[in-house]
Amino acid sequence: MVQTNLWRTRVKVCGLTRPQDIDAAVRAGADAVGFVFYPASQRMLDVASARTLRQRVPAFVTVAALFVNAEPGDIRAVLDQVRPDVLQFHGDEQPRDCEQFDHPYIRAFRVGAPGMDTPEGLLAECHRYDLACGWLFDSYSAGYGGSGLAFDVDLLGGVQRTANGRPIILSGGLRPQTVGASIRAVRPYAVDVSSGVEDSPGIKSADRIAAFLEAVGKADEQASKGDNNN
Ligand SMILES: O=C(O)c1ccccc1N[C@@H]1O[C@H](COP(=O)(O)O)[C@@H](O)[C@H]1O
Repeated sequence: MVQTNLWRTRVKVCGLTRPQDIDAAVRAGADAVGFVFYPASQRMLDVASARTLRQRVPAFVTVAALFVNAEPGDIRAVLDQVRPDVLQFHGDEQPRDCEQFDHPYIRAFRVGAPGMDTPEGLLAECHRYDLACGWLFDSYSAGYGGSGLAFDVDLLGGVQRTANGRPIILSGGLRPQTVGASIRAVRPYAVDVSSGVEDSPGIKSADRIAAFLEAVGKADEQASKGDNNN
């Protein structure tokens, strides 16, 4: 019997601020879109704008709301008014901070930060968030993310071996030209991109988004061929 591996890497496009960028992401085939609620970010949305943008997102496309050390009341306001499918935490939130909303959440890890600069340290930190519905790996940079910087994926070795089916989301400086190699190296559940598909912070490029999705599709096709030849 011929066995065919038809694995498809999911794609999230984050930091959307304009209706036309949502349309471009959906048209290109994105599985998820992200709204940033971090005041220091150039992609920051207020609740009213996010609520309007959310109405543009069609069924079966997931909406993520991204926070960095936000007040619980502010997160509740977003949950009530924007109705994101999933929360995404990029700050110093502890497990109880992420779990208090009883809502699915993704935990972001800043690979290379003190304590997360070895495979063992990173792995220990990840398993503190065993209730997360996804572990996202971003680079350690001066801010809390969205820097456009990549990290050394070799640090993910232990995580891949013990994730036990938990979705691994690769992020940090991905772009259309590099995402294929990153997928081949890590074989993640999903990739998350922001800077790599922008003309300037918060202003997405429809062409770059389409090129990114195309590159992901090609990488999946190549990976399937490799798997089916083994
Ligand atoms: O997008 C932001 O401004 C942002 C701010 C604070 C934390 C995370 C942020 N974005 C997320 O960072 C990663 C990597 O983004 P990039 O592709 O390197 O720009 C991604 O998950 C964004 O959603």
